[in-house]
Amino acid sequence: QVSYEDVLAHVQNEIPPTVKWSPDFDKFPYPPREIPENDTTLACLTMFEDLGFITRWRIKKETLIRFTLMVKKGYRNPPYHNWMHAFAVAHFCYLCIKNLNLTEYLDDLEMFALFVSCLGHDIDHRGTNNQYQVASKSVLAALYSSEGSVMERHHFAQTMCIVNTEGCNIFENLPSKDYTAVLDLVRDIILATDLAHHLKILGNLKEMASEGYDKTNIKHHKMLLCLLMTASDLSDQTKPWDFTKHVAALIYREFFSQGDLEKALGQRPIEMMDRERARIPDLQIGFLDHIALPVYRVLGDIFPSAESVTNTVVDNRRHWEKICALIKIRRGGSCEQMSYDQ
Ligand SMILES: Cc1nc2ccc(C(=O)N[C@]34C[C@H]5C[C@H](C[C@H](C5)C3)C4)cc2n2c(-c3ccccc3Cl)nnc12
Ligand SMILES: [Mg+2]
Ligand SMILES: [Zn+2]
Repeated sequence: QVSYEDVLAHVQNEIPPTVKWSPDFDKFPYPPREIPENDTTLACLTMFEDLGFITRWRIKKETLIRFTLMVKKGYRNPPYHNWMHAFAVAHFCYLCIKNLNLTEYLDDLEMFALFVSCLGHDIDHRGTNNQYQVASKSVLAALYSSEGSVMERHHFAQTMCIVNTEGCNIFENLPSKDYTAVLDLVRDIILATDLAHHLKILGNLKEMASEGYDKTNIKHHKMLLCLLMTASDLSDQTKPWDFTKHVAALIYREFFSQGDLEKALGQRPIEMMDRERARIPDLQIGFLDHIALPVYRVLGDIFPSAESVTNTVVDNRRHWEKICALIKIRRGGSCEQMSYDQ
C-alpha cells in the first residue's frame, strides 16, 4: 500500500518525468499495465504534469495526490474493473492528447474533464453490469434504473463525492463558470461509457467522421469526447497480443462470475456470461467486429495518426481467428458452427 506521505515525500523532490517510466511512455504501443500497481499513483502525477494540467488549472500538488489516492481507493478488486483498468484507460487518453494534437479539436477544459473522467469512470464497480443490477434488484438499480446506465450514474456520483471531499477538490481553483462546466462534462463523459449509449450514437459518429470534424460545432465536441472515452475504455485491444489475451481472461473471469450469480438467482445468463456455453474466441471476434473495430476505424478517419492503433486491433483479431482455426482442427467442426450447434 502506498501512503499519502510516501507519495508526498517523493514529489517534494519532483514529479517523475515520463522517461522515468519508459522512453516510450507517451507512445501508442506502450502498455501501461507493465507499470507496477504501487507506482501508478506517481505515474498519474507524471501524466497530469506532462499534460500541463497542474499549472493550467492551478492544482495544488497535495490536493492532486489526495484526489488520486482517493480515486484509487474507490476501486474494488474484481478481476477486470479495478484500479489498473482505470489507470490504463487514463493512460490511453493521455496518449491521445499527446499524439493526436487534440488542442486543434477540443477546448482545454474538455481535455482536462476527459482525463479526470477516465480515472473515475468505473469507481466502485462490483464486477457486474447494468443488466445484473436490475435482475438482482440491487440498491444501485433502485437508485438509478429509471434513468438507465445504472453503474455509470454510480461511478459519476462516487467521483463527485471525492471532488467534494475536504482537500481533494482538484477543480477548486477553476473560475466558477469553468467549475460548473467541468462537472457537467465529467457527468456526460462518464455516462457515455455505457456501451449501450455508444451503440446508439455510433451512426452519428460515422456521419461526423465522413462529414469532417467541425471544431466550431459543439455537437461534434460532445461526440468526439464520447468517442475518445470509449476508445480509451477499450484500449486494452490496442496493445500487443499478450496484453490483449491476458485482459480477455480477466474479463471472462468477471463475466462468468456474474453468470454464476445469475444462475444462483435462478436466472439463465446470456451466453457471454455462461461459463458452460461461452466460446471466448467467437465472442471476442464478435466484440471486435461490432464494438471495438468501428470505434478505432472512426478514430482513424478523424485522426490519420491513429491508424497505427487500428492496425494493432486488426492484428489482435487475427490472433483470435487463428485460435478459432486451431479449435476447428482439434474439434473437427468450425468455430462459429460449434457455437451455433450448442
Ligand atoms: C474485451 C471486451 N469484451 C467485451 C465483450 C462484451 C461487452 C459488453 O458489455 N457487451 C454488451 C453487448 C450488448 C450491448 C451492450 C450491453 C450488453 C448487451 C452487453 C454491450 C464488453 C466487453 N469489453 C469491455 C467493456 C467496455 C465497457 C463496459 C463494460 C465492458 Cl466489459 N471492455 N473490454 C471488453
Ligand atoms: Mg464502465
Ligand atoms: Zn471501463
